Amino acid sequence: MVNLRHVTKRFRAKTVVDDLSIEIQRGELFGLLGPNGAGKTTTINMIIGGLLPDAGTVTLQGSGSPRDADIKRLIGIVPQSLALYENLTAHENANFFGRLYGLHGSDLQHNIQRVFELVNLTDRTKDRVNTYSGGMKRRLNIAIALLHNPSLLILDEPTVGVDPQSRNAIFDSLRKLKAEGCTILLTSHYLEEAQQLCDAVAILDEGKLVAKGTVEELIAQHGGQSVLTVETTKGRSRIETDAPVDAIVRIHAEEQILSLKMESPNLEKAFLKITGKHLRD
Ligand SMILES: Nc1ncnc2c1ncn2[C@@H]1O[C@H](COP(=O)(O)OP(=O)(O)OP(=O)(O)O)[C@@H](O)[C@H]1O
Repeated sequence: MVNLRHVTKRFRAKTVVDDLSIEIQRGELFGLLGPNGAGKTTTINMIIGGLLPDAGTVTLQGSGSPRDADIKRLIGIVPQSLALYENLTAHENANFFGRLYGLHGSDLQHNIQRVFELVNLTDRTKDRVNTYSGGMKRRLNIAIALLHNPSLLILDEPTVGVDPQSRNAIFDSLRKLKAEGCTILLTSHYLEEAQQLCDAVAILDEGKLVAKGTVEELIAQHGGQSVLTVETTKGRSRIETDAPVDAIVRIHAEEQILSLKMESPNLEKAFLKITGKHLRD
């Protein structure tokens, strides 16, 4: 669905995206991960045709260019900054933006109803946006990006500044969309979220691709071992193992377990192993 081959972008002397090659399959939920300044937004801007690469190619739907009108119509974009009219109701916003997409009449009203249901805002459509929480505004922004029924949805840091309830609602919406066959690309610097949500990820650091693959592959290859912290009548111990259940059974046979904590291999650990630093560094 999306193909980047050896893409490089420079701003003056600074290389912000450096020889990046990634492929996003149709129907996949793909995470572009990395710390602030890694080049995620710049990459997205090249995928949607807002910026041209200095080198390399970006193609969508086979050989389509992001600058083609037919290709643009396939994409829904949820930018980091919210684009909403605060003094209008959610429904009025959807009407306005829907018309910008060329939708009218019953088609528009049908789509508005569908997207509000998808983001779980149906009961608040008559309220002005300035009465919404940050998380609800983000959900409304997602709804608006979906009005024209895009087959590729791109979201830039969709859960930044969002309350846990809206965050879960956003996750549910994205999972529903994926089940309907929509391809989804999101950027994030929350590895735990990406692990829960994404099929595959690419990790960028200072413009360079440092890892890519399915979440399972990256965790299996780089996520380390499970860490058990066990307290028994004989004392406390920390065990690193690939077979935590076997270890627990063994200890249980010999000693009385008073408390047990298990940390499984995860994307956070994989990132640390690959880059040598925590994501927020
Ligand atoms: N128009 C521009 N002109 C000059 N430098 C820019 C421009 N846009 C981005 N940059 C720089 O490019 C680098 C990558 O920025 P980008 O926004 O792509 O990163 P990011 O991974 O999306 O980070 P964030 O999560 O903070 O948005 C940063 O150092 C940024 O300052």
